[in-house]
Amino acid sequence: MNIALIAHDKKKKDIIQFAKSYHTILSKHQLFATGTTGKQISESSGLSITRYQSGPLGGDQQIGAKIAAEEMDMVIFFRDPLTAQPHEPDISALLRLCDVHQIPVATNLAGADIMIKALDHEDFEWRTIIEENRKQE
Ligand SMILES: O=C(CO)COP(=O)(O)O
Repeated sequence: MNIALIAHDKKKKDIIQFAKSYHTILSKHQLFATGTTGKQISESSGLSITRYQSGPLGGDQQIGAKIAAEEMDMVIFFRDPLTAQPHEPDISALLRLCDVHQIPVATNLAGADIMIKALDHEDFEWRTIIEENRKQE
């Protein structure tokens, strides 16, 4: 599966801890990240990650493009809800595309924890369900 990992600055510690804790599961998948998040995760966990631009420079949009092309299966995006971001429209657009394309998205540690465990248990039938619905349309 293709998984995007993104975190705002005040949530970087959380995502690094998350990536280290679930290293074994994450290492079985293709990982993508916005610039600084990807750099910090790979440096601290050794995970191999395809990095895009930093969020404020277009990284959220690059990940959004992967979602639009049906090339992303899961998004883990630890948002900072207490700090205004200069690229707020890009963040909203990314989350909107997750909804448009039925991509599971976790915006905090608690949700990500549940999602990654579901992934490990191969509880992800949603792709098949979406495909079947598309065929019927
Ligand atoms: O701003 C971000 C997401 O909106 C994250 O960008 P960085 O990973 O480059 O810090």
